[in-house]
Amino acid sequence: MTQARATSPNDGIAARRAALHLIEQATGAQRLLSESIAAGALERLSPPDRARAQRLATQVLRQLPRADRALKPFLVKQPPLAVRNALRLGAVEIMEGAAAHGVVNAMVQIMSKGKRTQSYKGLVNAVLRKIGEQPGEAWAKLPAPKLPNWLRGPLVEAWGRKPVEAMEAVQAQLPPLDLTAKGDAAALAATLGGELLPTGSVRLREAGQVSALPGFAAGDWWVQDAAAAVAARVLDARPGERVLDLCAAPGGKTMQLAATGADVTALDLSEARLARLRENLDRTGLAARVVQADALEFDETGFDAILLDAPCSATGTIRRHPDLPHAKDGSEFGALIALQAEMIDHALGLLKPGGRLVFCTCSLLPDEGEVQVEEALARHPGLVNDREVLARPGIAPDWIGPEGLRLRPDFWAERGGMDGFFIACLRPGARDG
Ligand SMILES: C[S@@+](CC[C@H](N)C(=O)[O-])C[C@H]1O[C@@H](n2cnc3c(N)ncnc32)[C@H](O)[C@@H]1O
Repeated sequence: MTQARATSPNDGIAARRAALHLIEQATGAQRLLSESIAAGALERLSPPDRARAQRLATQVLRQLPRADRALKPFLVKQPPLAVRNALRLGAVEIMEGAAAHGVVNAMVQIMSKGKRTQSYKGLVNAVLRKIGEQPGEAWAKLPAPKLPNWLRGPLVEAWGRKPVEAMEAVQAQLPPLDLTAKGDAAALAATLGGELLPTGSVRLREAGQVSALPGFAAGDWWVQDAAAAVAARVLDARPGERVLDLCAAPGGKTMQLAATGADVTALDLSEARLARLRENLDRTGLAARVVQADALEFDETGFDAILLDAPCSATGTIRRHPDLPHAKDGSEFGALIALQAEMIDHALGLLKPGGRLVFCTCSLLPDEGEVQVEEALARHPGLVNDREVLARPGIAPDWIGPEGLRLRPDFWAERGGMDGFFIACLRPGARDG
């Protein structure tokens, strides 16, 4: 295999065991990694092991169909899920360059400690050794993992087969790290050796530990996907304007809005997520009024501008959260779509006359983007869909459709892609304002 990294036989047992737990929760109990981690799955690990466990689990879930393809020739019948996941983890590590003997020893040791798995340690040993004998290019030759049918079907219907294949190719890669600068983005790119993207974000291909990067502790920047950063730029808040960030936590967009000098109110339902927003504001030295409330019950009016980054399927973020297609099946999306429409209607009523609402979702499903705008325009006579404000620096004209700005993972593929997002700017007519 390519470039073996040094591992000692007992290296990484705790991290691998925790990674297997996360993978089992996602593939067997339909739990997102974030849910398992919030429930304490990594609590007993050291910080480096925690990071390693999360990285391993994420990479296995990203490459799961590829791992299954690589393993298939060596399995006469499928072993139980816990063993299958151990084989997947071992195969991904080996195929991506870890020293095979270290991985095999670790996985055999883990199998031998479990009642359900100890009788499979011989199988795991034999299969992973065979994986280790594969030529270096075998992994790269396996096709990019396909999205599951429940999601692939609607996406092919919306965007076509070729674009969906292009999205899958981007989703198979490790995503870059995108940063938003509090101040001068070009200077930040120069300091960190990153790429200044045309939309103003800074992209790092290999970042390592985020908190160790220059400027993190000083709050000079925050992590935010390039596509996610576009929505607040479209809102174009001005110093002194009263701006409401209606679904704000953990605060990436709140910080962008606060950095403009606007008078920002950041609202969210989740106290736990607001705690992260407060930490982010503290670190960056930016100011916003923080409100814990249900957006639908918040009745303060007279805002110049509102950003509604509504809760959604998050299907645009799969390259960063590859657990999603394994843990979800689309059954919750109907309720989210209904909530988004209610939130749009409520937000329009909080604007002052002449105000603007930017609605966005990190979804690839038109029902959570284009269709929401179409239906809002039908519900609110006089509502104007302002597409001119979408033509921002770095935005290709053909990304702007009749309903709004559509960003997709396959855009900028040669640069490392971007998250999927939909963004529109709505201006109420006299009856809504
Ligand atoms: C897409 S996330 C927001 C991300 C955030 N704008 C950022 O840039 O960091 C959606 C947020 O909506 C919040 N949320 C869900 N239902 C809500 C409700 N009824 N009222 C207010 N916030 C809600 C969630 O807690 C979550 O933080």
